[in-house]
Amino acid sequence: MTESRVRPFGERLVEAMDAHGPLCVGIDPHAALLADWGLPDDAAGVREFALRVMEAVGGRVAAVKPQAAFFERHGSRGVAALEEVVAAGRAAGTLVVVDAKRGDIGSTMGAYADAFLADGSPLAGDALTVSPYLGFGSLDPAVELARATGRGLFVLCLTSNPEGPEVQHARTADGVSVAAAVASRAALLNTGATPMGSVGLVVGATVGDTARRADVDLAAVNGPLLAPGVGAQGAGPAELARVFGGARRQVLASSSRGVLRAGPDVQPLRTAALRASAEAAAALR
Ligand SMILES: O=c1ccn([C@@H]2O[C@H](COP(=O)(O)O)[C@@H](O)[C@H]2O)c(=O)[nH]1
Repeated sequence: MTESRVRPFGERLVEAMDAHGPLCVGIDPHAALLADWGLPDDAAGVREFALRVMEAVGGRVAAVKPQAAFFERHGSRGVAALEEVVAAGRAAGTLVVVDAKRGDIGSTMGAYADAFLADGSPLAGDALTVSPYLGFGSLDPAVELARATGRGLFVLCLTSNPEGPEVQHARTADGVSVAAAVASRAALLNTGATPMGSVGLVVGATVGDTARRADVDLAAVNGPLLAPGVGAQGAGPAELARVFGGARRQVLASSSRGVLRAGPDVQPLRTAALRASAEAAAALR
């Protein structure tokens, strides 16, 4: 396999968090937010919304996370807007985590990997969210291509929604929780990486003490922990500190609506993002 010439995602993320704080701003152009911003609920509205967020936060936060669903719901022109967001992140030097939560049988996963992780693909940001619930091994094509191109993965582990535990806390035949098994597989892929590996987990900031109850050793993952749920879903600095404890230096806190509701103007958006970033930094110090 050809190894990447760019530095691995884990290394680049640590550098970005050191420079800007541990915040990822979610770009989720909900229909309701488009209306609040005075924009049409179509591909042009989504594009204007997303590029305005990029203008506000590009070069000022560690990462942005466009939620693919809000672009895809507008068809090919919406997907073209997502491509522009990826390009804008690259131009601003801001890491882009494409939140598409892909997961499929291995042969199809290879095609998703080509779309979101291959050099030259217009949808390839710096990292991709993926679902391990067809079996962790089904993600192998994405793991291999991400490694070869210096990109990262965030594997769903303990999600922020209340329905997550019915799957993630279930016990495998070996008696370990599904979430703990996912975390162990990620840890294996990050063995020996410094300052941390490029295979991260998604662990909601809303999950309370469920990491402990599901026996998930977050610090042992030696990779980044993407923590959605900050802001609109109710988590704040206290929850970040409580959920992540000894793994807090690995955390990239993520807030979408909590920041986006400050729009439509660039300056209030920027102020909201910088405030959220400073709060996350204080909680995770
Ligand atoms: O466990 C998860 C995984 C992903 N998400 C995504 O993050 C944002 C959250 O948006 P807010 O407006 O900050 O609530 C959204 O795109 C989700 O799909 C998550 O919330 N939980």
